[in-house]
Amino acid sequence: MYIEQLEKSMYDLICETSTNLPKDVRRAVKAAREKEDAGTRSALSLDTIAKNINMADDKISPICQDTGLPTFKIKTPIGVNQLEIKAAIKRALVQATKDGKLRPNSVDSLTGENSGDNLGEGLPVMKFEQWENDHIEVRLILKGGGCENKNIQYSLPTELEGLGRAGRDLDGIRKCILHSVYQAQGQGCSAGFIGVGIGGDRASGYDLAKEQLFREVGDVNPHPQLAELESYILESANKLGIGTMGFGGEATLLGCKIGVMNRIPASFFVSVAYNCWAYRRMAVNIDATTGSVTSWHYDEGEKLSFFDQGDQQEEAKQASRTVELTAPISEEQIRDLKVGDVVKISGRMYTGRDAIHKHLSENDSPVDLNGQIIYHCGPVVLKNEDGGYEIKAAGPTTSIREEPYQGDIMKKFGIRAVIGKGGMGPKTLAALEEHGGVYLNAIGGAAQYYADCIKAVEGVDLLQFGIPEAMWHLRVEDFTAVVTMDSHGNSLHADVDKSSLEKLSQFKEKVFS
Ligand SMILES: O=C(O)C[C@H](O)C(=O)O
Ligand code: SF4
Repeated sequence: MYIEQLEKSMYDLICETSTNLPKDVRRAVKAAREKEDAGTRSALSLDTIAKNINMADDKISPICQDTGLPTFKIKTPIGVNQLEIKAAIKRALVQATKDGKLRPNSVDSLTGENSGDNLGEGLPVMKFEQWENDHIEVRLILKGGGCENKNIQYSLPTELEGLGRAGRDLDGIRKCILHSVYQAQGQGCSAGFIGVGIGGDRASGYDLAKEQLFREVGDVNPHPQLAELESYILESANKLGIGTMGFGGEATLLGCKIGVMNRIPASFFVSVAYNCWAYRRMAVNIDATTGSVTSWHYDEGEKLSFFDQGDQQEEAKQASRTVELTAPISEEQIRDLKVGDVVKISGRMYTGRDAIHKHLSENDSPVDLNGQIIYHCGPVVLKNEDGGYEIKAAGPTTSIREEPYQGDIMKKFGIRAVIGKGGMGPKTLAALEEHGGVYLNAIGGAAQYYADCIKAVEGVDLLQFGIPEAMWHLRVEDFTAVVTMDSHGNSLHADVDKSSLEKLSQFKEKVFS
């Protein structure tokens, strides 16, 4: 009985974490919305994010399609069998994956094979500690790959672009943390949260940084100097003008939590763990004799839902030109698009991410891509009883990973538009100009919002790469994205990067001594 109940409790914890954004994070997202002027691109993105949070909750479906690398931190009374807990967690993960609450996210690092059930060498991460209490505490964080890729570790002293020398002192630490927010731009789905670890070695420093992500967004650091640094960073980082999804704006950072540990004399690390707005972490207390949940953490205060987003969205839409597109798209249609235009797509698009881009660079395409749209997306997909497929979550993935391939592939196959998030670099921008292509930015993490626009799965190729990496043929209706790189050499991402670097340099002078 204990074992079955424990497995159910773990299943509930996983589903809740993946589908229901914690109350403290909802409050932070609401505060961000209040900062942005209605009608701006950042306000529009936050409206979509708010809508997505509601949809995930209502449908009990993943907030973001990237359900991350599941990391469990477990505290047990002395004498509790930890092996039983491990086994229960694994069974619950397999079930949650089958039910579409998690994307199959465990990939063999050498062969690229997806295990399909979220298990595999080293996964999930489970860390145990004993304590004197008589209940079990299980904490879970589902941290996605895009924000994980924006983590950064500094070794002091160092030189930082925009900020100059960062020495081995509190002021050097301050500079590193500000720089970490600048370098993330919108790619980790800003507005984000950071956990910082000062000291330790490379491994324990990152561990400490990630541990900070379990703190309540609204708590105050008991260490007065760190409390001061946390509020300084929160205020200053929001002056960088990066904004939601890197579109420019007032809300860039929603939380900063800093921990400290000792170091050894030769090393001085500042480790920063960046978490997207889809900040999915939850925890439960469990009765050690029955295995049932006795309480949920992060439960303080009101649970906000975002019912009023409709009006703001209308205002935002009116502020930009909206263009409707259906593939195949002509070069003329593409040349007409400019940065800032809103595009509404109906008809066919194809998903393609890391494995597809590598494959297309070396092979023919399984479908005719002339005039077509590629969506950088690794969806959560379930197979129906009739053998068809159903998309359960489908937001964009970080596009910059495809930078080495994108331009060549667009030219080779005649692709006219790519949809992703976070923008792409100079090589792609040059190819867009030369060939007549456009980059469309969708809202990262808004997996339910976009899944709703996908009306049918009309085919799939290269499924051997695993569900997230396959080429899905999608029929969409009113799929909305913003032109952030056009065929005239304009890139909103390059502009925001440049202006935020200028703004970063206002923080060059010493603040803490
Ligand atoms: O893997 C994904 O679907 C998205 C990823 O989390 C990303 O932010 O790029
Ligand atoms: S797509 Fe964005 S919201 Fe989703 S896990 Fe990646 S960084 Fe987070």
